[in-house]
Amino acid sequence: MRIHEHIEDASSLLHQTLVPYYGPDLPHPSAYLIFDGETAELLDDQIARLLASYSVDINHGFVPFPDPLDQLPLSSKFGCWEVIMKDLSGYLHARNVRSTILSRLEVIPIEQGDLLDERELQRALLVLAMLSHAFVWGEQPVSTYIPACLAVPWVEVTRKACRLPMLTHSLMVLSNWKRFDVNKPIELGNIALLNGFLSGTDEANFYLVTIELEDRGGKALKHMLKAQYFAGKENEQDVTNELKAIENIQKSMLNTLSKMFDRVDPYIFYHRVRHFLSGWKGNSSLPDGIVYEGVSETRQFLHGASAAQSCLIAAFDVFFNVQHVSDQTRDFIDEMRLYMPFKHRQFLHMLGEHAHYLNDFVQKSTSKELRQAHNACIDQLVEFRNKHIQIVTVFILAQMRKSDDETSSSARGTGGTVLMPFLKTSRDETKIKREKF
Ligand code: HEM
Repeated sequence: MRIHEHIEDASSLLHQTLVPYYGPDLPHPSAYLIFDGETAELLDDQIARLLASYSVDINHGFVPFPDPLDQLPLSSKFGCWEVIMKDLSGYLHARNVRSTILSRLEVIPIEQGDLLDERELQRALLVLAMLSHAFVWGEQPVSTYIPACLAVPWVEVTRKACRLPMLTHSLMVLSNWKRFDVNKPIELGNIALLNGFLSGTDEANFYLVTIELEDRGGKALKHMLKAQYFAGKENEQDVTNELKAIENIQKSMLNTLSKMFDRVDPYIFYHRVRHFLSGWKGNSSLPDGIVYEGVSETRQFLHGASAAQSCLIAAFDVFFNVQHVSDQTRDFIDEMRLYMPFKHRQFLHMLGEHAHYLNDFVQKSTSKELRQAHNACIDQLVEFRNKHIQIVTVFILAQMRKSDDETSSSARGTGGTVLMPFLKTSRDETKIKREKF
């Protein structure tokens, strides 16, 4: 086991602080207060550079740009992972995924010079996470351990990337698509899923709808920064215009969210898709957590992949100062930040440090138009959460009832929450941000 000696207990990864660190390569949050916004182009250019330093794209938000890598080189030492990935659905259908992984993979040490390219790093994270989740959930009974051939490189790669050894929203959704035509937008009709578990139309569409939503919503980030900037300058008209732009983007996000109903069959989602996203915290199928073999004998507890880990929706909350402070929401929503890419968490922190510019400005403004524009955005965010509650009702609760599954782990989300009280409280915490006239 010498190869593992230098790997510390994976549980130390669970204690990453929520307070971001502004390293020498990242601008301090005050950076954009000194924007010189004399021309719209100059301001956009400065915002684009600021966002890029947090690995956020001005046109695509948290969706990676350039597009994700579709495969690690087969000739590299990691090619063996990709060979299994290529036929993952087949192994899952044949119920031999575990024996395949155990017989074909060895522990591959990750060296300092490995995976220096960001796209390769993200691809390695996705592949190791998917293979591990396939190993755990792909056969019955579920596995209570992840074998060393996956766990050891997985923990090493996640350390390199400052991430948790878990499948997350940012991996399964944001790093898992390709465009048919790279000159056309990232939207349904021009995107395909790189890898699925059991695969098929409904699984692919569940992720692709979310990618379209993330890409559309990502365009709001620059307007958020501009609104804060203009609020700092007490420029009512420009703040109002930015809020109206944000509202329009929110409408298009809602439009995309509704596509879940047309494009994804709730039965297939419930019975064939969500299972693989589950985690090993608050999950009655794995009450004692999981052992990452070769890393630590201590059982680990981690939440599964959930869009609650979306930095985009978190950014809307942070920007409008929506506080998830109740017992039903606080801990889970705070914890979800740990599952986001590190730089994106730092971005949220930066956005939050400036949230008071907009919110104080709106509160003290006497402009009806400004306050209406602000409330229209809050209404959109509430609508988003209402639509999302409808989705959860159809895709989870109704399926649960039909399957007579009420007492099983399905009463909870893949992230482990008790569903309805959590989602409704989150919606109500948004509603109260409406300004009164
Ligand atoms: C079929 C589609 C979807 C289903 C069944 C679904 C289900 C769930 C569930 C069960 C939760 C509770 C947390 C957990 O335990 O995981 C949740 C939370 C959440 N979901 Fe979804 N979700 C869907 C699509 C989306 C999409 C497309 C987004 C947007 C990117 C999204 C954003 C969120 C957010 C932000 C939360 C945290 C609660 C909140 O902020 O109000 N979900 N979702």
